[in-house]
Amino acid sequence: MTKPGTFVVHATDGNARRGTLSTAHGDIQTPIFMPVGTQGTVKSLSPQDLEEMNAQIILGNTYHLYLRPGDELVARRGGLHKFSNWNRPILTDSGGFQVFSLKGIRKLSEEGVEFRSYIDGSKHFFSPEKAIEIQMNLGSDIMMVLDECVGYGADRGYTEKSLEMTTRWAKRCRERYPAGSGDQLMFGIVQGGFFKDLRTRSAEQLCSLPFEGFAIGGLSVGESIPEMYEQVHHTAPLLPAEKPRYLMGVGTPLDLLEAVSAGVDMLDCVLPSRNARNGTLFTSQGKINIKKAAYKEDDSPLDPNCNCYTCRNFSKAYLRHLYMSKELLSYRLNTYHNLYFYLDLMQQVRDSIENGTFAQLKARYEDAYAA
Ligand SMILES: NCc1cc(CSc2ccccc2)c2nc(N)[nH]c(=O)c2c1
Ligand SMILES: [Zn+2]
Repeated sequence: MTKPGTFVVHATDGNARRGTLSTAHGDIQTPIFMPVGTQGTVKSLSPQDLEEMNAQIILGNTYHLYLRPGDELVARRGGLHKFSNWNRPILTDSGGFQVFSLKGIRKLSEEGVEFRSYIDGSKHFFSPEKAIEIQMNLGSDIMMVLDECVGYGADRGYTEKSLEMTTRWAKRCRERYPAGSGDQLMFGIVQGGFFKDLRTRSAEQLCSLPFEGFAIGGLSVGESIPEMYEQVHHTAPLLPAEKPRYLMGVGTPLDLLEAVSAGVDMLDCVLPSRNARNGTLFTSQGKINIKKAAYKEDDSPLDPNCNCYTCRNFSKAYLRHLYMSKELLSYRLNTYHNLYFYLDLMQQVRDSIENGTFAQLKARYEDAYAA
């Protein structure tokens, strides 16, 4: 088995990279989309479903798993892989973002973040060290440092102070689990809001630390698409070319393609599974909403170019009926298709970088998804 943390770039096409990241639970082919499995499960799908659609890695959530069922309970069951019977790589977020994005009282200090549980209102505290200890208990292959994701519209002064603290927290996280002390990897997270010089400073400070990879945080927080793209194109090239680059919480199919064109290797987003819940489905011809009356007697598959279980076995008419009837199967079949679409898109991206046709692939989807 290749040493966990090894990242090899096999081919490039412009700034897009085709790579392989080795982890203790197997290799990850990049660029890659990572389904979000907040509570140790990608909602409505089984590990078998995910393996069938070639999901190489899934995301878990420190905040949620710490509160329920508890990271120590999971550790006593052999860690999150054994507990959830997912034997491929897992990446976990540090929990800071969830504390800030979920409602409820929380207090931020140099020491860490105090918050109340969304389950029973009990008080809790995450220091950078605690956030890493939880991820060590979960046994995730890639741990994220504790960071502050400042909200959209934060002023320069606040953003500057926040990124300095995020860097100090990153150092504490790395010291809690030093590089090479085990098979778990650790990624730093670049912040700096929408100030290019602060993004540059955050990247410089973090990249001097021995992380196995680097994430771009603090985007997709309410800004316009052009603003997000501008910060991605500014920040990605600042990160070490020989390490994986992860853009957190982004985005639509076009966002994935734009980020890859900027040199990003890894992405995650709740969109495919969240949209499945409201009937918004991604297809090779653009987005469709299955609840539209037009599909009431449409016997055609969701996407004639999709080879997934949903598209091979059910008509739009039936999928619309399930959605209108609020059947559980609706959520499952819609999620299956949306995630399959995202994963298949990234397989096409990997192939296109290998044969130098990434720009053409990107243009094709931009036409299909134009407004
Ligand atoms: N708005 C995008 C976003 C999303 C996430 C969550 S990504 C995620 C979610 C669930 C499981 C694993 C990773 C973030 N996480 C951190 N730590 N910092 C950010 O700036 C940030 C920004
Ligand atoms: Zn499909």
